[in-house]
Amino acid sequence: MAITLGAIADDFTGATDLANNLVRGGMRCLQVIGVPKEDINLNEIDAVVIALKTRSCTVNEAIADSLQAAAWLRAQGAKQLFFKYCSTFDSTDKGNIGPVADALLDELKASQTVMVPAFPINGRTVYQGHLFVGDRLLNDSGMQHHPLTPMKDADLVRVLSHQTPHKVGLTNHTVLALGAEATRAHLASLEEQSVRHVVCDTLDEHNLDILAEATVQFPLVTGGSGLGQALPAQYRNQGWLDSINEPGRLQPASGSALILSGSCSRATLAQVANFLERYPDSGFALDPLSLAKDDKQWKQALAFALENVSRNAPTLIYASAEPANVGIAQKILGRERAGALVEEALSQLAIVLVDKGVGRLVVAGGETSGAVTSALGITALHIGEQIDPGVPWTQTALENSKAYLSLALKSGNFGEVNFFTKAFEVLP
Ligand SMILES: Nc1ncnc2c1ncn2[C@@H]1O[C@H](COP(=O)(O)OP(=O)(O)OP(=O)(O)O)[C@@H](O)[C@H]1O
Ligand SMILES: O=C(O)[C@@H](O)C(=O)CO
Repeated sequence: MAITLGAIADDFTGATDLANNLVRGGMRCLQVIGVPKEDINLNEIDAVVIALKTRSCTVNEAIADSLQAAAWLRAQGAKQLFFKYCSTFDSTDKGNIGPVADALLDELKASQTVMVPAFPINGRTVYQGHLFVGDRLLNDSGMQHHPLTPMKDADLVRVLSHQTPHKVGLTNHTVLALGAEATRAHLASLEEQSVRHVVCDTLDEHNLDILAEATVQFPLVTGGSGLGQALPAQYRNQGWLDSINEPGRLQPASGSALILSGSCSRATLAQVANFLERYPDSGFALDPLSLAKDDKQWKQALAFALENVSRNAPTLIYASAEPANVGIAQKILGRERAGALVEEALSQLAIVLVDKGVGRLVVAGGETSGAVTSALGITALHIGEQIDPGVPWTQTALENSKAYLSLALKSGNFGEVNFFTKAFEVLP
């Protein structure tokens, strides 16, 4: 059976975020990790989200992986493609948002797409093309210190203009206030002026509904998961979906609980602090400088985690650190090596600990989640209970065993301050 929506997400937490909102919009959604190599059963599936790790890789790799994903999704009959990136527009002057959007437009022989990163329920809004996180401009929100994609400019038209040779325009809130028809007409007039990428203001969820209605016929839309929650109703209006589906039930969770955090975002730092305040003896800090020396610290972390989980105690292994400390590690090791050391250490811990019976795993950070999920060889995730907006529990069948792994992939800046304890409370 043909799917309605095919989505390409540039990181793994972003993929679960979008899949979660599509499910909440009433679609039956499967998340797959990378482009499937074998046939998968898409019976009773309306949307597939392919999770890639293309946010921080080279532009050429990001384009190649995204085009491969697009080809697969189109072969499954997807009526619309959705390029999902971060609600904080995480990217650099080189890309990868602009170049990937351009490549997808070329592939689809389409001349325009919209850029809708907003996710109002999580405080991401766009006003006059400027991205806000809560009441702060993006460049003053903590994102200016991001270890891999520091965001130092909130003006998305300007940011994107550095990433594409094509014209970038704006559809602002005054146009949206006139409704979907006027918005569609405005987009069409920009298209006549060869504006290929249109950054869209979004003040609230009503604006997302207008944008979804105005763009439902676009071959490609791009943005955050907010637009994903608004689109399913439009697919139903088009007759592409005939029912509203309830989120599916996951198998009961089992096995011990573990949190791995490689996110240095503000929200994660507060969540780590909150967890450690509650369970002062249950956290182990990794430091990239020690990891670079030898495997002593990694072995200590493993021993700590094994001992803790065997007592069923809550366990957090984290490299999350304040910007100043991240800066020191990056200065000495280089940004990429520091990140890779942490990702490798957490991934190797996940492999051993899942093998030893961890069945409920929270991973914080998009890159970190990508590394851990890939290392565990996970290929598909079913979406379950939402912990906080943008972060659901997911579940996968473990290979070579009858057990299921419950997995929550938390975007760096998502989740309430008590997320690491709340996560296990909402898990059935
Ligand atoms: N102490 C540290 N020093 C240097 N780099 C670190 C440190 N701790 C983590 N990192 C690296 O920082 C990067 C954090 O990116 P990641 O995407 O995992 O988190 P995030 O940006 O907060 O999440 P998201 O992308 O979901 O917003 C990872 O590559 C991680 O390995
Ligand atoms: O859109 C977001 O903010 C998240 O889904 C994400 O992509 C963070 O990595």
